[in-house]
Amino acid sequence: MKYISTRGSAPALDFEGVTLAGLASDGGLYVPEAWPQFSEHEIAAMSGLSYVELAVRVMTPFVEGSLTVEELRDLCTRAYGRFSHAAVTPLVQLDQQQWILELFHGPTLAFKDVALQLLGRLFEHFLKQSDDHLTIVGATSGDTGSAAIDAVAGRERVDIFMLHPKGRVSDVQRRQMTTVRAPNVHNLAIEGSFDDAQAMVKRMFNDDAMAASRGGEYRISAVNSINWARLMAQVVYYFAAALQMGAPRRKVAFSVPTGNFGDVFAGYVAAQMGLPIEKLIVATNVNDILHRALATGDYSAGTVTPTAAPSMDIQVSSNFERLLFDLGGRDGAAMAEQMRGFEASKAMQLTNAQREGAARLFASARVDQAGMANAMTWANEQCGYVLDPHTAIGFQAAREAGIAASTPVVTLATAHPAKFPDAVERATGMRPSLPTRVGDLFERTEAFEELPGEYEAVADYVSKHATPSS
Ligand SMILES: Cc1ncc(COP(=O)(O)O)c(C=O)c1O
Ligand SMILES: N[C@@H](CCOP(=O)(O)O)C(=O)O
Repeated sequence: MKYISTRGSAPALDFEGVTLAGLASDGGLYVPEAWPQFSEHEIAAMSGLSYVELAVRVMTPFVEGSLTVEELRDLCTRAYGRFSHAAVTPLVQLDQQQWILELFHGPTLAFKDVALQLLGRLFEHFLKQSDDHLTIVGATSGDTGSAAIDAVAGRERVDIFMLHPKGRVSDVQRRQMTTVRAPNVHNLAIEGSFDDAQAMVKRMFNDDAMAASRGGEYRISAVNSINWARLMAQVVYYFAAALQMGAPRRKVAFSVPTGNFGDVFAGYVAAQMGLPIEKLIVATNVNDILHRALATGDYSAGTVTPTAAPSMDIQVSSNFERLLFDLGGRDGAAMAEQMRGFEASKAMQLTNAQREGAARLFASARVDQAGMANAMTWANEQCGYVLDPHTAIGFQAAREAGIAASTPVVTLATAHPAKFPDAVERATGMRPSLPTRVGDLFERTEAFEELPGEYEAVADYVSKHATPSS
């Protein structure tokens, strides 16, 4: 399997290459040269497989040439062995039509663990072969940070520098990052928003003084969903849920609380591979750039408004570029031009082909604070089920989407409610407690560095603490 950049001028790489590179050297994102396809018969044959065996079946075409099936199986067995539920991503039924796909049974209680437990092991596997050192630079609005730190803390050949927007993540989220004490973990609290942090991360990949790929000292890589391996691992749970709901004979709709467009893009990939998906509902909070883009074609970033669903407080959604590239006929030069325009003005219009292509599979909704609270209250009172604020946004969008009653709608539950106890208590009157495996979080000591929201300060910190590439 070869991967190409959405901006057309970076070299094509194999799976190992894109995993270690993170972002393409032309500033684009890597996508497979062609989508692997499964026939209806092949999808039917996946029914009843364990999560690990399903993961191996779905991901094998993407890793061909870089991992053997046995190596992939071993990595998946170890990654998903750390989940507290035997099904890894269990489904829960809330009413006749509405289902919840619980993605929060990993070590840090958010869907990020599904991909990052695997990615940490992929880094280790590939670095052992090349005997090199990796400098991971990531941005987090709360969940990627803790999941990535858990996945790489204490591992040899890797340093991780995780930027979070100071004061804009929940206390649980912050402590899950800052109480991990390992010499290779560096937490940086940055003035500004997640978008500011993400922009600094992307800039470092193109910094001649930093990135080894451009003559600098450090082999920089990504744990954010700009890294293809993140998305690949997330495709698996769409198959897992749809198979349980009767795929390939029956279509399923998914509602996805969305920020950086990674999780829902994994659903798009599943559909391209042959999984029968009725609709992908893109659910945003009031930071609604994706809803506006899908509803009107206007992709223009405003300022970020802090909300009770902080992980979705994002206005520049990295993975949207992957969708626009695919829908726009995979024209790298045209995509590079479109993104140059967006980077200069923070606004762009989707082309007709991009709008029409998106409308075939995607619907979207913007859910405000009242809608979110309403969903949390309804689920608690009617079903005795506690939703976290992000999942509540997805669930509210699912209920409003007008999907035919005969089609099941699965909302992705992206985080455990105990990560956001204040918001849950406000909506439901009950305060969810942390699962015992993270129970002493508030007794642990925190350590993090506070930096201004300036690229130079971050680059200086990284260059003083990272290990150069060999
Ligand atoms: C709990 C939670 N829900 C939803 C999202 C949005 O997912 P994505 O950025 O893949 O669209 C995030 C962050 O990414 C998150 O942490
Ligand atoms: N919501 C994320 C933001 C980063 O998104 P990613 O999926 O690209 O890593 C977070 O919680 O950090």
